[in-house]
Amino acid sequence: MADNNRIKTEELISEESRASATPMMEQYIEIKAANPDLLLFYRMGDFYELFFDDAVEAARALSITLTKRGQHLGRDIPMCGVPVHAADDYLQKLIALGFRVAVCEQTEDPAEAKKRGGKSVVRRDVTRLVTAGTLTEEKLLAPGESNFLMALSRVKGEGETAYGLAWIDISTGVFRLCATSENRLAADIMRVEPRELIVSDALFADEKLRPVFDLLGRAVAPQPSVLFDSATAKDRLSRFFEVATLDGFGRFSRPELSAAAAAVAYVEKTQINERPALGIPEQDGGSGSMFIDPATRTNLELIRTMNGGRDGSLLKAVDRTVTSGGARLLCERLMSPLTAPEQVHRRLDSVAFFLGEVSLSAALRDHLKQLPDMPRALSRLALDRGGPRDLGSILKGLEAARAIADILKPASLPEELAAALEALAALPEDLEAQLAATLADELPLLKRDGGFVREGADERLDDARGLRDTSRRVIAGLQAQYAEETGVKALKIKHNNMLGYFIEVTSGNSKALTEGDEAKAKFIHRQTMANAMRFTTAELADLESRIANAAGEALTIELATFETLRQAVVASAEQLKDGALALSVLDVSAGFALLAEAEAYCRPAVDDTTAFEIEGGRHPVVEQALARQSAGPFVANDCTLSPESGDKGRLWLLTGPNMGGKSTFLRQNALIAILAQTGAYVPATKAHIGIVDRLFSRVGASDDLARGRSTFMVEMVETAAILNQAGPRSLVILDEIGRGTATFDGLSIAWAAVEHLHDVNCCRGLFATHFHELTALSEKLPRLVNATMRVKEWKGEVVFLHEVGPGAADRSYGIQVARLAGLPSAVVKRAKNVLARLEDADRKNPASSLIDDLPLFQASMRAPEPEPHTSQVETMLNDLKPDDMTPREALDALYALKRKMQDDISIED
Ligand SMILES: Nc1ncnc2c1ncn2[C@@H]1O[C@H](COP(=O)(O)OP(=O)(O)OP(=O)(O)O)[C@@H](O)[C@H]1O
Repeated sequence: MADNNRIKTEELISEESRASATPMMEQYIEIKAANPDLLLFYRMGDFYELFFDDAVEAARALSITLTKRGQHLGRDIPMCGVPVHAADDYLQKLIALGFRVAVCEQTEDPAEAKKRGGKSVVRRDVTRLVTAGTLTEEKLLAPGESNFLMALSRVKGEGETAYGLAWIDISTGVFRLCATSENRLAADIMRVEPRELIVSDALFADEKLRPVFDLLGRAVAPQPSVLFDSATAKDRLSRFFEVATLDGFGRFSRPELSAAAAAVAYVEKTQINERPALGIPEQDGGSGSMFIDPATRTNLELIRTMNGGRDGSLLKAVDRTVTSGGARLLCERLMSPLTAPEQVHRRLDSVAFFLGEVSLSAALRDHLKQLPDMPRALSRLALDRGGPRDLGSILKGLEAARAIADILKPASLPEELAAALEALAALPEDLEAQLAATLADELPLLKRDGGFVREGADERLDDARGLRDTSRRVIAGLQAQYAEETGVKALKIKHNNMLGYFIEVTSGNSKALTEGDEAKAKFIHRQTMANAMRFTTAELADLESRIANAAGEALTIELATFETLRQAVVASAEQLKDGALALSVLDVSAGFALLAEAEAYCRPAVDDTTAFEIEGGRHPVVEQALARQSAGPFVANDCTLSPESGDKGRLWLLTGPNMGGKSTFLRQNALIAILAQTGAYVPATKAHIGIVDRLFSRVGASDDLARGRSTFMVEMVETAAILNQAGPRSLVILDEIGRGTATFDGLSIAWAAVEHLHDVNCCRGLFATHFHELTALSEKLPRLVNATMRVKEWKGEVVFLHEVGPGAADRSYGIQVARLAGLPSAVVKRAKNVLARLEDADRKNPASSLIDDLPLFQASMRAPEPEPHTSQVETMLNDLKPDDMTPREALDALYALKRKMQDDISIED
């Protein structure tokens, strides 16, 4: 179908299009007009069908066949469809690709529609919107990952413009908000990693914020500005939480309220009539967590590597949790390390407790392993999307929680764990008893067919089931009886959905049932098949209706029981959520203890100073990778950036060969700071860390061609952000600044950056470089310390020791590394030759001599003074002796001078 001839959504929903639509098309257009930006899954029998542009886009995205179905406005209607039973898989794919889907169901029985007249269309309505940030289905969610919908709002006051963020995970009920500023915006958003970010249309159009939105790509969903109206925000929230005032929740700023109300409005919009069990909004002090800008987060591979996978990330290396809730909490904590020492201590005390209680910890983890994902089950139940297994999950969770509380009760617990125990003790015992008494041992996924209420739980249900089962047994008996009576041994009683129960005999045997008065009176013919005939009897029909009635009654009772249990669970939502969070806290703390024990981590001393003292530090990811590959031990290294006096920390200038371990060392110190402030033990023998309020890193090279930035440009943008923002409490990690450009340009930039970090930012920092000339700076900058990765040369081979020591490297061993990497030997040989010549030339005319003296280096940056210069015209003029010339000679000389002038001008041009 030609693209330009297709009916686009705007045309489809126009007046003209509606006027010429068939009744069904009219219904479709109306629903599409209400959801123009979403793909419309339009239910038709056992399929969700997509039409027009939706069909074209979905067919391409899902690699399914695009067909046509009739015409509209004289043009073909493109169509594709997915079967209802497999819809989740397709939805998953579409959501992952950034689509949003409106699911439109038939809301009445087709028979009802028929009653209204031959041409009546079955009523349909959108029952939910499926968007990346509002998922609840187990299949569509990753178990150990949160699934946040975030709203961003901006309120322009008289003075400064203020921003607010609110984020909700409807699959767990978590609801948080924080105030933020333009500078922190990207960092605060990426700390949460929302799956979907909603912003007002106006904000979305603001070019200043474009780079922030670009970070999230298709996850940004612009919404009508009314959703963000701060004047009605309080009312909307009060209505949602059914409270008269929000005062009990805390004090929120206007932008926070506006974002929170928008998030709630969007949730209501996507869930249509169902109200999710959201927790009350909690302030999440953005300013109370370490500021880590998005580039640093990516560079340090905190929760995923540059390739997007979990393997190789910090999270993967330190995750010893055994529950989905624990994994989510760990991820959240790593993304937002704390900046208040007392809060860090609280968490560290929990880890210390489990380290000292090995058998208690093992018993706890055994119980935790059995724990289902309670918050997600709860959320599905609250949205009336849950099944019997979700009720079962709540029951199992309650049982595990009680067993865990019993283990913890006798112990003398630190503050955080004592609070967790309190939350477990507050879990509703009566709900547990009610669920245990009612639910069967084996539970079906869907409530639809019943079979989930245990025997003995409800007398009426047992009676109905008894009747149903007895009737089934009677039918089995009837088969034998009829076979006997008719003498047809092969007579069978079967069941199908069309006929219900029926008697079947082969055509050859049919006479026994059709001939003779008695037989004729008893066996009523129903159907003739190719090789068989089917009959029924009054007795069979009666039994069948008794079975149907009993089964119907049993199902009604079961569904009512389900609803009662569901209501009971939802009524206890708050306690259940608190209990689930408490279990996650236990899981994370016990996991950290296990990690510390297994990997020999130590408890860091964290305080309000600007100290940074690591003894025997290791890189958590590289260390485990080396161990897995049995590739020798990781070499531990110290790092001291503590100030000698005052607040200004030290800067290390790290030189060393390629492959020497510079990047590893830089990153490991940043990761140790993050782990410490997350409240975990750290891979070191000793660590003292004064709170790092902002962490910046510029490591590794990557380009961002999508945004039109070269590798060097990205490097400079990131460096600029660091030099503009780092303060005395910051930790800065810079790896090979300036390597992406010409040597002198790069060296100059690196030089100036070190000076700026030292004099202006005054932060603690590590600066790795191959510009060995920079080491001269330590003589001028008192807080700059030279350090180097040590290597040994042995029989012309370079041996990397991976040890950091004081001093400066004399060379980079780049050619040796290139040879190890398998560069052709001819190239290596030639490179050695070239290097020798370059070094020789440098000795004779050393570029570094410019740098030996700092003021000289600066002078070298100035343009050279112009040489005194005498032009040829001037020389000619000087040579002229007018007194000795005839008038003719004077005139010739004048012409000659003019000519010379002309020549000089054209040469200079
Ligand atoms: N402390 C260490 N102990 C053992 N092995 C290490 C250590 N540090 C680094 N390595 C190993 O050396 C490899 C190279 O380290 P790294 O990338 O940090 O070097 P580099 O000096 O930054 O190199 P380049 O200058 O080429 O970027 C790592 O992949 C790791 O396997």
